[in-house]
Amino acid sequence: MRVTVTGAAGQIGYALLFRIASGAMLGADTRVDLRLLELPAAARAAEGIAMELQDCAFPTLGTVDVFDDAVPAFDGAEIALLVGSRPRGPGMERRDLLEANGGIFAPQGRALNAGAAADVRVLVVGNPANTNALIAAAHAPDIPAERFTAMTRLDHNRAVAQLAAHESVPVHQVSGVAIWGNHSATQYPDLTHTRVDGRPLGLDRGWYADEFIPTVAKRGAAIIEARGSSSAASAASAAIDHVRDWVAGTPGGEWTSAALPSDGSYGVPEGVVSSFPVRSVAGEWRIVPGLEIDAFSRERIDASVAELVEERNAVRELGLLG
Ligand SMILES: NC(=O)C1=CN([C@@H]2O[C@H](COP(=O)(O)OP(=O)(O)OC[C@H]3O[C@@H](n4cnc5c(N)ncnc54)[C@H](O)[C@@H]3O)[C@@H](O)[C@H]2O)C=CC1
Ligand SMILES: O=C([O-])CC(=O)C(=O)O
Repeated sequence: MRVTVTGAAGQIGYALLFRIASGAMLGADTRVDLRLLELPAAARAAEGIAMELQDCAFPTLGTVDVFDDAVPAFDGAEIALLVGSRPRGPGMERRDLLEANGGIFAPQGRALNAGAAADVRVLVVGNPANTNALIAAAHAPDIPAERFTAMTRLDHNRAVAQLAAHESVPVHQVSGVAIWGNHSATQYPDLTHTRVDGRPLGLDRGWYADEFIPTVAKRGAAIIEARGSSSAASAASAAIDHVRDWVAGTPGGEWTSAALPSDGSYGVPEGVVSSFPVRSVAGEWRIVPGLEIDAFSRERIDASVAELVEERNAVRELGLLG
């Protein structure tokens, strides 16, 4: 399979590429041809990573090519991991950030439209991930919008791990966790449908509202504070999980979380790229239907979706949705 990774020379790229090449994402029987896209200034560093990939002699790795132009980089891509983005700089307003990223994700959407495989799967990791995915999809009219997704799997994995630690159970006993909304501090990590070892969780509402939700929602900032730079290996691992499940299916009828263009489910306006509880069936993400949403959950989902709608309005005003 042909896999294009943007931002290949960045921190997530360095944690991600070796796992893709080793078969962790697409399995031990799938040969992977990697196409690394970087800015011209970082293309040399990407060449160095290509050398290291070769030196691993992974049996699953085919070719590795480095590009500083999106059009050839996405040619024939079956999977596109859009990691490279413009980080917020000093004094930069949210609007400046959206505009700068529009300058990256609009041309990448056009390049995907021009040359990617008809059934390409796109995962946007680079922040603001949900809205970057919306921009890329808007510039790829020939690719169905649902092929554009954004990553909330890291938030999902953080939520599972926090709950498992709180309940003193192994992570594999936790099911039915959901992330709703934006990959931002407004996200809603939902435990109201969660089961532990197959039994409904007796939810401690005080801990849930006062500790669990803020810990998960602010985990990215806590990592930056502790490590001096943002999550990289855990983000790469979540990207591997997202694509693996999308291609191979979510195991055992379980759900996970991913941000997808809304079909209007759960009152999320159609087209907004929002996180939902999802299953992957026959190679496609499907929003888990029919969940009961209590008043507490409703308020939090609505707040995060309102932020996404604001972001959509802002990029529309900037002319970034075409
Ligand atoms: N969705 C999520 O859960 C998470 C998202 N992130 C986001 O992922 C992004 C990448 O993070 P890091 O790897 O730590 O950043 P980084 O700054 O280490 O690397 C980013 C790389 O992207 C490259 N790049 C920038 N513009 C590009 C373009 N137009 N085409 C190709 N490459 C380009 C840069 O040259 C750089 O090498 C950031 O936006 C970060 O906020 C990080 C963690 C979790
Ligand atoms: O907060 C950041 O910049 C990185 C990020 O998205 C996360 O760790 O969830």
